[in-house]
Amino acid sequence: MIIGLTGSIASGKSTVSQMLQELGYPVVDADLVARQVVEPGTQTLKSIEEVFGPEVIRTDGSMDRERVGSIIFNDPASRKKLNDIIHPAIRREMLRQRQVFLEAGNETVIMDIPLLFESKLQHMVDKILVVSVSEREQLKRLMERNGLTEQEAKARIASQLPMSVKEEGADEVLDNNGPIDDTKRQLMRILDRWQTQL
Ligand SMILES: CC(C)(COP(=O)(O)OP(=O)(O)OC[C@H]1O[C@@H](n2cnc3c(N)ncnc32)[C@H](O)[C@@H]1O)[C@@H](O)C(=O)NCCC(=O)NCCS
Ligand SMILES: Nc1ncnc2c1ncn2[C@@H]1O[C@H](COP(=O)(O)OP(=O)(O)OP(=O)(O)O)[C@@H](O)[C@H]1O
Repeated sequence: MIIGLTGSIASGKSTVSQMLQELGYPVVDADLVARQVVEPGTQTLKSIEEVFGPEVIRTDGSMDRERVGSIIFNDPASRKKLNDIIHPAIRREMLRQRQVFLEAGNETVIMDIPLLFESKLQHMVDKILVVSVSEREQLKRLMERNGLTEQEAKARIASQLPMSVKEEGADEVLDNNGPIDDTKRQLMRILDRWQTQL
C-alpha cells in the first residue's frame, strides 16, 4: 500500500513523517527530493539559473533557497516557472525511490508530498492522509519555525490550496491542533484501520 501524506505548509507533515519513520515505515520525502534534484551541477539547477538569473546561485554553486523562496512565494507567475522546471524532476526521482522501496520488499511505502493535490498526484498513492491544523495555529507555527513576518507567512499559505479542499480529498484527516501525543494516537488508529482493510 502506498500512503500519500500531505497537508498544508507547517501543518505537521514532517512531524508525522518522523513518527512513521520511527515505526519503521520507509518514506519518500518530496521536500528532500526537491533539494536533491537541484544539487550543484544538475541540469535542473542550470535551468533555474537561466530563468531566474545568476543571483539565485550562491558562490559555492548551490541554489539560494531563501532568495528563490522570496521570489516564488510572492509571485504566482514565477512560482509556475519554477514548478514547471523542477516538478518533472521531482516526480521522476520520487517514483524511482518508491520503486527501490517496493523492490526491497516493503509492503507499505509513505510518500510525503506537500503539493499532492496542487500537482494532482493522487494517482501515485492508494490512500491519502491529510495532516490538518486551524488557520490560526498554522500561521503561528509557520511564523515561529521560519522566523517570518505575518505577511510573509500569509503569502506562503496563500500559495497552496485551502486546507478544507485537501480535507475533502482525504481518506483520513489527522487533527494536529493538539499535543503531539494526541497526534500519535490518531496516527496509530488510522494505520490500524488501513492495515485491517488490506
Ligand atoms: C522555494 C524553495 C526554494 C524554498 O525553500 P525552503 O528551504 O525555504 O523551503 P522547503 O523546501 O523546506 O519547503 C517548505 C514548504 O513550502 C511549501 N512549498 C515549497 N515549494 C512550493 C511551491 N512551489 N508551491 C507551494 N508551496 C510550496 C511546501 O509546503 C513545503 O513543505 C523550495 O521550497 C523549492 O525548491 N520549491 C519548489 C519545489 C516544490 O514544489 N517543493 C514542494 C514539494 S514537491
Ligand atoms: N502538535 C503540535 N504541537 C505543537 N507544535 C507542533 C505540532 N506539530 C508540529 N508542530 C511544530 O509546527 C511546525 C510545523 O510542523 P512541521 O515542520 O512538521 O510541518 P510541515 O507540514 O512538515 O511543514 P512544511 O510544509 O513547511 O514542510 C514545526 O516547528 C513543528 O515542530
